Amino acid sequence: MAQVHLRNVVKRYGALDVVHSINLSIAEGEFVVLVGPSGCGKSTTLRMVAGLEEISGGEILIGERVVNDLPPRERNLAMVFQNYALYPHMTVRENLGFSLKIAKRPQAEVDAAVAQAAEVLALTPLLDRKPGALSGGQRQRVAMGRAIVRHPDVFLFDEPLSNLDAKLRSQMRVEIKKLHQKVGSTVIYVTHDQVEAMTLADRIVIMQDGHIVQVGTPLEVFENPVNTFVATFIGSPPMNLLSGVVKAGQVVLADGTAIPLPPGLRVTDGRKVQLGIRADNIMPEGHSLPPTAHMAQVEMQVTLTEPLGTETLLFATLAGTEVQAKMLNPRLVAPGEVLRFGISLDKCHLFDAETGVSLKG
Ligand SMILES: Nc1ncnc2c1ncn2[C@@H]1O[C@H](COP(=O)(O)OP(=O)(O)OP(=O)(O)O)[C@@H](O)[C@H]1O
Repeated sequence: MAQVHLRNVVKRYGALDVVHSINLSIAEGEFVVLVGPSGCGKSTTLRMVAGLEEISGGEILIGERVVNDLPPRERNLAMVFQNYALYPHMTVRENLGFSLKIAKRPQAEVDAAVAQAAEVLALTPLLDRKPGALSGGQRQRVAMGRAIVRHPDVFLFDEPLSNLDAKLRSQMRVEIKKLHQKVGSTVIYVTHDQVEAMTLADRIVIMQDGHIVQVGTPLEVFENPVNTFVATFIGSPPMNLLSGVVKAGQVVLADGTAIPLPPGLRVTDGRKVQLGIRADNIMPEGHSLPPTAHMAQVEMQVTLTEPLGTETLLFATLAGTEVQAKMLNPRLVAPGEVLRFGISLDKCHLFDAETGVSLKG
């Protein structure tokens, strides 16, 4: 286990900065997920930690050591990629033990490490099979096993689940979480999938255009997004954003609908804002959670429903903007029906319309 520190780390390709002086400290044993849309620089950041990309500026420390100039094999890391890169002609046992064998470790040590990794990952019955005779999830477990046997200081995962189908992905998420609980290593995990980030991370690092936009626990970034990018990226469905102008303690929308400001916020009249409401906080009256202290009511026409079993997503229109609301006690709602919705103002967010920055401060 080791801490990892990134200090003013820059990556430049020619004149193009793709990672802009980022700073991040990861504690020993922490599971940190780098998440963001395609091209935001998360893989490049991970590859710089791994030593697979040179850094253009700044410092990377693993434990106490500055590793800027160390080759990957001297960093004591293990990396798991989305294409598992198993050796097809070797058995699972040989795949698992390969790196130790190359390092000329005694056979007894290799056998013990392989047996232990196989046990942790439930691979023992498959040790004599070759990768061609394994399912996608089993191959992924072998790839993780290869990383474990080396007892690395830090595990690096680069979108390890993106080749798996949805069901397997959610199973493997649980496996990875259990694995982390068992071995307790420091993990840096890259994904573009916010659900993966939310479910796995001790802390999430949200990246956009080569910058770190927010770092926090899953709940912190969900409950207190610093801007509209994070607000709409984290959480499903994305947070609804309604454009309006502040007037006398209310947000006045394009069609004149006035919704009181979230409690505790003081914003000067005339300021252009976006009111952020998650689907969970705008529900048809009589079909929702008990009301919170500060409620507002709006009427909306439902355009589409999406029944999800225990809840139903309702698509409706408010002041010309599509809004997604939730109904917890499903009943049949016909498209075109006009319903009265309650909004939990305590749970709403407010952002500056131009910068997108949260005004909750
Ligand atoms: N060798 C390269 N030369 C020039 N630009 C590059 C090179 N490698 C990556 N980039 C650019 O750097 C940026 C960051 O790429 P990176 O792969 O880190 O993004 P990412 O967030 O991991 O995206 P994805 O999820 O699509 O892999 C992108 O704009 C990409 O086009």
